Amino acid sequence: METLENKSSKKSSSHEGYVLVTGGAGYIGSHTVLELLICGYNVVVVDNLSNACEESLIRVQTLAGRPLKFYHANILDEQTLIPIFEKYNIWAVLHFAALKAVGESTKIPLDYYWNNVTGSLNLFRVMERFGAYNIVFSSSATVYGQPDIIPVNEKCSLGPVTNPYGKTKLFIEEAIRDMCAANNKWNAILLRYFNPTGAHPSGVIGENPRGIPNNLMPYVSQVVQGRFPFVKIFGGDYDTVDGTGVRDYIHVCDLATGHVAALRKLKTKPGCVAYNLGTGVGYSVLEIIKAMSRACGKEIPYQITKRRPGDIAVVTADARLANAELGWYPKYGLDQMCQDLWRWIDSNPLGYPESSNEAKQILQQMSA
Ligand SMILES: NC(=O)c1ccc[n+]([C@@H]2O[C@H](COP(=O)([O-])OP(=O)(O)OC[C@H]3O[C@@H](n4cnc5c(N)ncnc54)[C@H](O)[C@@H]3O)[C@@H](O)[C@H]2O)c1
Ligand SMILES: O=c1ccn([C@@H]2O[C@H](COP(=O)(O)OP(=O)(O)O[C@H]3O[C@H](CO)[C@@H](O)[C@H](O)[C@H]3O)[C@@H](O)[C@H]2O)c(=O)[nH]1
Repeated sequence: METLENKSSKKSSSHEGYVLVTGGAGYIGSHTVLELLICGYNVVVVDNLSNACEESLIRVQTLAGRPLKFYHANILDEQTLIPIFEKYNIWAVLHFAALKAVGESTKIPLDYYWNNVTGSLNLFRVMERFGAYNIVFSSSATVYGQPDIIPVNEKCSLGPVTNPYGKTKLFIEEAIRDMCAANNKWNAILLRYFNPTGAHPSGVIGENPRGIPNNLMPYVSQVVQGRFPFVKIFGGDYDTVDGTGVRDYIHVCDLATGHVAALRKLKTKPGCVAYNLGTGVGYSVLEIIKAMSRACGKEIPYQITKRRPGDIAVVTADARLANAELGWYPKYGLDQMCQDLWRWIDSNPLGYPESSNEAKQILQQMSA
């Protein structure tokens, strides 16, 4: 089989230096790495594969037709990060690596604080040591807590956040703001994602299912696949279009282009700036179920149950700042999000396969 190293001669980089992507084998990271490769960036991925597998990166390489570098490493381990910074001229870091399950974070908060906060601080210290002062951080709409204004904008007050996962996002944002205030060499873009969904239109990469999903779209997908009998709708008595909760769903490929736009912005040395990445359009749970049903051509059973503690009626983004300052506009609508999600799960019903020996060999070449 032709490896990507062989294919690499066909397309080359148009950018100096490397972008380090932590958590780049994961859902949003892998889509972003693909976009970076397509845009000509040189990419080094660090991922401990705690919630991902190598196969996503192998597929990303194939789709891009360009190689990436991969290190199976933990951001908590300074001694592993240092040689990577020594070897590559890293000018910016896209920092996705984190544990991300809200419910789980309430059960094992220490693991969440350790992995997400300590891991980030460790990474930032290594970045500082090597003069790599540009970072794009994967933040979340969760930092707004219960927003006072909808659609929520970046000037809205932050917190209070009620779960440990969300607090890690807020704490890391605060650490980055303090670092930038203390040293103007630092430039940071905090991207607050709203509700990421969908998959690459090829159906070749997507979100790898693990355990029982907490989030709506992965749960709906598993109902379509017959793993659960029906969708439990958490609350039918909100003050919304049909009584069910409304959120701002955004295609993962639009998030990916948002990161490339953020990298471009970093070149202008903006200091520390936060941007919402959302479409500004909200859809209810029932609208989501109907759209997914249209995409897969199947009825999706549901039952309305009681509200989930901590949920609010409506969360949508005011993303005009990202539109104006990053020149970023999402291009995918709800139907395309559902069609792409369905294409991915229909062609990969069990997610990514276990890595074959051949895949492991390709991976070894990636870190050579
Ligand atoms: N998916 C969402 O709904 C959502 C919403 C808002 C923000 N975010 C944030 O976006 C980022 C990416 O989310 P995702 O959905 O792609 O999650 P994901 O779990 O698919 O990706 C995270 C990746 O980080 C890796 N990782 C975790 N801890 C690590 C460590 N200590 N060292 C190295 N690698 C490590 C995991 O193996 C995984 O590949 C996360 O920071 C998440 O908190 C996600
Ligand atoms: O089985 C389910 C799951 C969800 N919902 C509803 O669907 C909507 C969306 O829920 P979910 O997919 O869990 O997203 P959010 O509650 O908006 O939270 C996600 O999106 C936020 C914004 O990015 C992040 O901060 C959170 O960490 C992440 O879990 C809400 O109205 C839920 O009540 C259901 O009715 N049934």
